[in-house]
Amino acid sequence: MASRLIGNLKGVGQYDHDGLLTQKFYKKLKGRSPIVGVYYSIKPVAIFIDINLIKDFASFHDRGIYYNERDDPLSTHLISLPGDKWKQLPSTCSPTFTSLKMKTMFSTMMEVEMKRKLTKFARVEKSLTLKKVMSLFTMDVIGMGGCAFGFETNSLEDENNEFFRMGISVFDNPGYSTRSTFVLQAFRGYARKLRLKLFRDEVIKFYTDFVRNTIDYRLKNKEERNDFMQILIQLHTSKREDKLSFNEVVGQTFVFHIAGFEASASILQFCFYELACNPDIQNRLRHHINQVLRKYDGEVTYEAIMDMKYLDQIVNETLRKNPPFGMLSRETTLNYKIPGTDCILEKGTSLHIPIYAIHHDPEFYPNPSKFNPDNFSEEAVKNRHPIAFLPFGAGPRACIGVRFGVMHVKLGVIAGLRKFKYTLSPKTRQPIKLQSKFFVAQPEGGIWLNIESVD
Ligand code: HEM
Repeated sequence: MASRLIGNLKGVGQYDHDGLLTQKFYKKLKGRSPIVGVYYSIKPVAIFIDINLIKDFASFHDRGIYYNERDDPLSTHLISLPGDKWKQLPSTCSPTFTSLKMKTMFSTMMEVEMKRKLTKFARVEKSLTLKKVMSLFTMDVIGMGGCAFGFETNSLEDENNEFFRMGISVFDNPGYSTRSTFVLQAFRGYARKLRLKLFRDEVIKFYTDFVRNTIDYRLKNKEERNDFMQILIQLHTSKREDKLSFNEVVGQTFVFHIAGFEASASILQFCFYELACNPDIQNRLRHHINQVLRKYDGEVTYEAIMDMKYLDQIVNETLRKNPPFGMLSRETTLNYKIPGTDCILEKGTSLHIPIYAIHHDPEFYPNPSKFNPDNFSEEAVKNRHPIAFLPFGAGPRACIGVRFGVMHVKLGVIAGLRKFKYTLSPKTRQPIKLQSKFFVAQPEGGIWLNIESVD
């Protein structure tokens, strides 16, 4: 039953993660209706139940996310931008993730740093909360020279550096709860008129200053680097009519920084949790990693990581069982007739794809609450509906950083597992409950593991 004020958002931001909310509708309606209509406040939203509709969903370009370029440049990023502005960006950003570039990015350097940090935990504290260590690690990889911004954050060494502090605060101390963000989205026009910002002033100032200083420095010193920042500077200083405004450069810088570390840190902590709960799988994976690395003289290279098939299965199964995002959002840009019905979704209708629910549907994954890497054997993948695995979205607006993100996570697993063994600490609350106030999946109370060195 929908409430007049918050529609069907009861529980969101209070008890339920958005993935679990959409799962409730999915479970109720599966097999009975291709979609379900719910209310977010007074705004109608359609949740797709029939997985076959998702291929059409690829043609709905916009997400209908709130942004306010004038007052909050951080909100004006690739994820929120609609239509033509969006079309200009992905192809220009993609050179950041070529295979050649990734080969140079994944050095043993990061692995060594991570090992040093974990050794301290294994020797002194004997247990650790994973989220922080993984966030420090992923922050360093995304900032690394030649990758996105061309600076080294050294977060693993210095947890107080400003990039780490600001980046993490976006998630730990968001401007709005999940539920308020949904309501803001429902009333975008009014919110813009009221000049509401999505992010806190301190965070906006930090990223705006960083971009201004970087652009000024590079232009003044005629310094050109082979990184994502350089691509944005070129788009900003070009003579093209559709060149990026300064605020749009700030928005893209922000989203690459944020998207690059929080989702990866979430996957890593769930991966180590699953490995701690399944010691046989943990041992098998460690053995596999060491066996492959022996072929590459112990060097953690791009090619060595690509050769680790069992690691690939483990990462995919982690993404299946614990997707960082519980659902995808789109908005119809034209009237859309639902195939096989008389139902028309009017232009401007919000749509959600329930990723979490699909990943936990026994039709696609038998015994879905079991961590089972065999779900990603070649055979199992071949026999499954191709759209039943959506951690990076689908269609033209799927994640632009997917290859980088996956490599990033694999590097973290290798660094964390080669020389260390994990068991579950009693401090981890069981069963895992996802925090309701965050979009990116985070377990309540964090995940605590005991760590010891292995020879
Ligand atoms: C490793 C973990 C990651 C996960 C699970 C993830 C997941 C997602 C998902 C679910 C979407 C929405 C896709 C859709 O609506 O169909 C998305 C979009 C996006 N992601 Fe990621 N992502 C990850 C890493 C990254 C990284 C490392 C970057 C960049 C450095 C990145 C940049 C983006 C951008 C810019 C978009 C918007 C694309 C567009 O609208 O055209 N992501 N991501």
